[in-house]
Amino acid sequence: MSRKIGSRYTAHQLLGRGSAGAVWLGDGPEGPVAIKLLREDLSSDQELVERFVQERTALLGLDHPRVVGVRDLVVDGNDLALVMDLIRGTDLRTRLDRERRLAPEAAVAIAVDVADALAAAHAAGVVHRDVKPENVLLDMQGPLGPGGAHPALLTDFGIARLVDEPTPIRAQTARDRASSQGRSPSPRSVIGTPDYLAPEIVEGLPPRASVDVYALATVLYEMLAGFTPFGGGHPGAILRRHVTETVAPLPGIPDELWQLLLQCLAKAPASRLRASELAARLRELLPSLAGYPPLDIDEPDEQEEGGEREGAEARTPHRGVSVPASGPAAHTPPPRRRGAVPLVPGAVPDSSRETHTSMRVPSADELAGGAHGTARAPRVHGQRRAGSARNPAVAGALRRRRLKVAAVTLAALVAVGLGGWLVASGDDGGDPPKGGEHSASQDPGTP
Ligand SMILES: Nc1ncnc2c1ncn2[C@@H]1O[C@H](COP(=O)(O)OP(=O)(O)OP(=O)(O)O)[C@@H](O)[C@H]1O
Repeated sequence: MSRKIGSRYTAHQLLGRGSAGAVWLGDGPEGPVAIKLLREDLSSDQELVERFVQERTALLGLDHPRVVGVRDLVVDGNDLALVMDLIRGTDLRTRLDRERRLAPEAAVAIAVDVADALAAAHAAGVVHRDVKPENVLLDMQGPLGPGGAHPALLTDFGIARLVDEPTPIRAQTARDRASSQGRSPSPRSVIGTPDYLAPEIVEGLPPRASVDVYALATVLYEMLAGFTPFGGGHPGAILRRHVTETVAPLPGIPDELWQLLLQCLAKAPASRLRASELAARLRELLPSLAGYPPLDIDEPDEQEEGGEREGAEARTPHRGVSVPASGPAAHTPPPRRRGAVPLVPGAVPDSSRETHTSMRVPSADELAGGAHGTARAPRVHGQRRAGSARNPAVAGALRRRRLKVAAVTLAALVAVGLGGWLVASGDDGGDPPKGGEHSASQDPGTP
């Protein structure tokens, strides 16, 4: 069953869901389109509506082959819909869930496309702020590029805002508010997805174009490695790692590519390349990556929060051991859940991909889990690390040192405004969102 959206568009079939609503295959006067329909229960939220409108506004000046074009914005009764170019294909998250790791040539080809899109957005004064695999669409009808990669397009500028625009209330830091009101810091909200958030955002600085470059470098790392450099565990722990940990090297990665990644994952925004520079440097690298196989590495051990492992040490990837393609050893672990902060204050995300969660103050245990971490040499599968906390002789000393570091780090983080991580709704319990309560029907009659 189809449903009219405004006077010009019709929604036919659900394509996917995000935190703000669902995307539908539809058509309009000029042919097939993708229609992003805001969830009805949220359309009365003034801030969300503004953000939704901003998605289109931010893209008005953006006409680039690597940016998903926004064609129209429909406001009709309770319906608020964004009409976009229809991309026939899939998103990068789905491809990574399926293939886990891409060959360097294909990964870099995708990153070049996204870097081109970002360069265009940044030139137009727009910072995306939510670069992640879910927001990279792969056009399966487009011509195959290097490494057999389909053209990649960047979408979902829903939280983009103009560079140097005054910080909106929801993004104000505790420090901002405290200094303006003479009070001690209180919790603040953050917009974005923890795995891809640049350290300066965690520290409460206004997001500039360099946050997108950091996020894209994180996506490129993930395409190569099969996991993000600082992901895993509680969202608060992920945020802490962005600020305090050094990215662990990827065994077998071509050196020039690694140097580029390192530069774009630099903690200092000014040290990163610009998107246009990154696109050019990656493009230069492409010919040398032809025929290079996907990296043969295993995901680092999941960090045991407050447990026996040291932060980045526990997250150091190691070379995989070859296993037969069948039998129990060939079991592929389920994709790791990635926490995302709902884009909408008070929203109960309905993503069927479980990409949303809430954020709260990192506990002392979480901070003790590696706040001082630095990357260590990669280890061969099964090899025990020198000084590993598995060695009981050093475990006690490590625990004591972690507690001391935790106390110092907690004080430092509070001082820079990381004193509170709450969802915009103010939930501090860290309870998983109850997605079912507001989930949209697959029938476009009630999207
Ligand atoms: N222009 C488009 N053409 C085709 N499919 C699209 C288009 N835009 C989005 N989709 C599909 O709809 C899904 C949901 O998109 P949406 O932007 O709402 O959510 P998300 O990016 O996955 O999550 P969130 O917005 O919460 O960060 C996408 O993953 C993609 O599969």
